[in-house]
Amino acid sequence: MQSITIRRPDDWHLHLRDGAMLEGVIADTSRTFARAIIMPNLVPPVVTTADAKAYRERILKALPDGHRFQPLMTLYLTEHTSPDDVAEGAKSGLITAVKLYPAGATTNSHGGVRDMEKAIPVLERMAEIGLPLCVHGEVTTPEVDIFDREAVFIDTVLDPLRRRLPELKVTMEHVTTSDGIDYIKAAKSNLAGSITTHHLIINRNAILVGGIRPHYYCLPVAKRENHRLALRAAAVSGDKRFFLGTDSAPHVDPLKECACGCAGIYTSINTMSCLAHVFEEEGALDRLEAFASLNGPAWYGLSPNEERITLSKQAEPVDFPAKIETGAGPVTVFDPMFPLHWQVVA
Ligand SMILES: NC(=O)N[C@@H](CC(=O)O)C(=O)O
Ligand SMILES: [Zn+2]
Ligand SMILES: [Zn+2]
Repeated sequence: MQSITIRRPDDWHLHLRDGAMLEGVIADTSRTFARAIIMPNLVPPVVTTADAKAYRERILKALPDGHRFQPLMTLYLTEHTSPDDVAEGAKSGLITAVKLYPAGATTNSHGGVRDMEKAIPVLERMAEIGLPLCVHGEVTTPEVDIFDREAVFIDTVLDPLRRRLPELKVTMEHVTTSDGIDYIKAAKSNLAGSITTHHLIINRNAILVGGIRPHYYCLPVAKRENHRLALRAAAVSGDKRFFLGTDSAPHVDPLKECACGCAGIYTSINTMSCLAHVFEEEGALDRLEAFASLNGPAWYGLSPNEERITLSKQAEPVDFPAKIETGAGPVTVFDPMFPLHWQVVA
């Protein structure tokens, strides 16, 4: 039996939701991951340090007994966000990053930023104090094709912003294109990217071929195969600027399986099994630790976890549930469409 031991991983982009959903999903993360950056797109969103403090307490309360897990909180940037509140949240250690959602770009983003100009005072303060900005990097202009939204965002929003505020640390979240990968690689400093588990595995065919498959729909939407290959190459390269952000985003099945289904894929439960499979396929199992456990903390200025996890490869496929039951309803689990043989065993 083959096995590898790595430092305990962290998830640098996670949706835990709230209430019954939070209670239903948190163990799938806290069982394996030591820390996660918690996305603030609740309804209503987490916009102030006080909101983040209260949300953090709800997360810790939902944590199963015996699980050691640290939620790293973010604030949802609006055109009215107070620079002082952000700075205080950062200083107290409660806030790890601020999240930019262009208005209308994704789930619960209608309160996001329409006019970047209005966000500049906050962003200037963040640059001053070294607080990272996490971006959902897609434009929402109706004229732009949904498959081009990330590339156009880089040219029309991200690059101008980084030229204006070169000291601002930016995480390009859930990179889905070779354009994104190239842009990050070309940057001299202050830019990194998170990559999801599912974008290493699916391309857009998964959503559209043989019938429409809502459980493969997320935002940014999966792109062509050449983009998936670019993401894979970056993830397994060991390059410190790329790290895991699962973007595990649970929605109950009735909200996925309908005429206007929500965007989001639930991968918390089988992410490490999927990643071990991908890294083995790429002949890069020795770099899984960099991607899942080392590069993220280095970027966020934190120490890597001291604890270790072991993954082992077994002959029989590992059984993951097709869906999990939560108090909010059933949530379908990401199906990588190949059998998984790797499993976290300790
Ligand atoms: N990724 C998704 O498809 N959905 C996320 C939002 C996001 O990260 O864009 C969600 O909150 O459901
Ligand atoms: Zn997003
Ligand atoms: Zn997300």
